[in-house]
Amino acid sequence: MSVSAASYPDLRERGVLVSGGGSGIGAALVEAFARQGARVAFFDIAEAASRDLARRLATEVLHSPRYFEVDVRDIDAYKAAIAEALAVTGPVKVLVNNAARDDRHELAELTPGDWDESQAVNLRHVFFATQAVVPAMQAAGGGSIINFASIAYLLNMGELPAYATAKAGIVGLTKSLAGRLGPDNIRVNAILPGMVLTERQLRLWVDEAAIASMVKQQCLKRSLSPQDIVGPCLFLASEASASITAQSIIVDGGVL
Ligand SMILES: NC(=O)c1ccc[n+]([C@@H]2O[C@H](COP(=O)([O-])OP(=O)(O)OC[C@H]3O[C@@H](n4cnc5c(N)ncnc54)[C@H](O)[C@@H]3O)[C@@H](O)[C@H]2O)c1
Repeated sequence: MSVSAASYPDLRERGVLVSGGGSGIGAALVEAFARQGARVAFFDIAEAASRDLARRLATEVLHSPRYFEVDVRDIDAYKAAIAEALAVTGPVKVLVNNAARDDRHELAELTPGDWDESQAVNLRHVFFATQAVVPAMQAAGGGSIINFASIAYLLNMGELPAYATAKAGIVGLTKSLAGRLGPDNIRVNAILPGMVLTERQLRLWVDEAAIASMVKQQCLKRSLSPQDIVGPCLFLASEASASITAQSIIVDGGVL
């Protein structure tokens, strides 16, 4: 099933930053914002996929998305890349904190190093990217920050203790930042996707039986694709949601 995304004229020419924009949901977001006429910069370690995406879109959109190769676990490097991106996109009013890695861990085998690594790839960068972007949003008169959490932390998924903790943390962080940044007209919301069939999910974790089991739990009897996340994210980025902040929006086809 194809999912159409609404058109938001206020996103045209808007500076938009997306972490993890090289593949999966992030790539769908980069493309969708670019097709709205936004000036998009995205950050990823997946160089080949990211360069392919930027190249493919270059001839099709008003402003070619700009790719910055950076590991979001390296906060200094990430902040430097954000500063560079701000210089090329102009005033930034949208930040999408999407990069993550949903590694599985056995309870008995998870080390302190694994734990810290999971928080670094799934949670820590969300705060520091926000810290780096807020002055630009203040100067621009406001903005919208969209943090990617997950329904995983609400589902008793025993194989994901570190990832689930990070994703629960994103919901708390979203509330805290929304309170702190509301007076600056900066909105902060979270999206909690359900099972979305990205290339990585299909390659590593999800088979026909898992898809059937999830669809059975959903109200909507079809699986979700990255396109299902695009509409809610564009809505939260645009002024159409001008009074919505501090919220966590579940996009899971009706599991929870
Ligand atoms: N797909 C799902 O079913 C699902 C479900 C719930 C939540 N989510 C969340 O949605 C978001 C997008 O998920 P997805 O399924 O598209 O993931 P994905 O793995 O398909 O894509 C994630 C992107 O982030 C990049 N990335 C990973 N580590 C990085 C790092 N250290 N530095 C820079 N970039 C890095 C990857 O290269 C990749 O391009 C994530 O926050 C994820 O936790 C996804």
